[in-house]
Amino acid sequence: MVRTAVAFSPGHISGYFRRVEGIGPEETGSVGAGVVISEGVRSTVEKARETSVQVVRQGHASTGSPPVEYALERLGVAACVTTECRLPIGAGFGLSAAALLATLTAANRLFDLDLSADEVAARAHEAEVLHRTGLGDVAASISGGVVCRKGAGIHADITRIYPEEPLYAVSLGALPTASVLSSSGTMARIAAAFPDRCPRDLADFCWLSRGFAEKSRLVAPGVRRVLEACDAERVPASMTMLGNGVFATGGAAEEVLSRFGEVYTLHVARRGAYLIEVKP
Ligand SMILES: Nc1ncnc2c1ncn2[C@@H]1O[C@H](COP(=O)(O)OP(=O)(O)OP(=O)(O)O)[C@@H](O)[C@H]1O
Ligand SMILES: CC(C)(CO)[C@@H](O)C(=O)[O-]
Repeated sequence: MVRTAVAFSPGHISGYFRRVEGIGPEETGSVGAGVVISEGVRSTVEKARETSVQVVRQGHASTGSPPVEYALERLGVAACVTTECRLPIGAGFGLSAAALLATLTAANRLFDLDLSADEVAARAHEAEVLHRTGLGDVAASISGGVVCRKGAGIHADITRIYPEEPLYAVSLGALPTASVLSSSGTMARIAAAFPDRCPRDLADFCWLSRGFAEKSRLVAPGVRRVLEACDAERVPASMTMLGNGVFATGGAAEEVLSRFGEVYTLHVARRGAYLIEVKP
């Protein structure tokens, strides 16, 4: 039987952020706040002659993941990787970071690399920043909670709170992260819109995020319609960064979001990426 290692990483919904430009990838990233969510990416890794990545979602598979392939090459290993997720890709659920953390956590054990959890995270963060697929998602997803990142990178000062109530989300489609992160005009508006305070609870997180989404003018017409429906029912809500989607909390949130598509009920994750098993 072929030896495989399986690991999971939670995803992350970013509510507001500001890019921080460092000298190298280690100090580059973002400050801001988000929620590490119970849904994420499960990655199965097997030794191979050449690296290949299969990305499976809802029974459909696609091939290739530039950040994951890059990170494995930097580790000096070749593997056959299968990632599985339930949430849509490119929709602001931090799945590129989750795919990196889950794959590297599994590869670390499979190839007996003896990297610490910090070293695994550092390599995931480097791949994410270099590919412009995210800035603060890896730092968030190394542990759980509603996260407030006060510095860039995985060693930054990060505070976490653990509310019990669920967060609901709906996706209207993808918004490739790199396209937004590469626009200097958008990044300047984002910097000016940044709310300089951490959230107190989930409703406060939605409220701070909404102010940021409006001021940064990132809200697209489809997202605007969902937010207006939430406003009409006094449901705290904002836009998933960076995706064409909305997250919301509170009693009526699930019903309002269900008018616009499949609603994902998400819980605040209690922990970050972890190894599930090594077989045989
Ligand atoms: N589940 C996954 N498995 C493997 N690679 C992934 C996965 N999700 C994303 N990626 C890689 O990251 C690239 C960019 O993803 P992108 O950053 O747009 O998506 P995301 O991380 O799901 O969303 P966001 O960063 O907006 O939250 C994809 O083209 C793919 O190469
Ligand atoms: C840039 C970003 C919004 C993309 O998901 C996220 O990585 C963040 O908050 O830094």
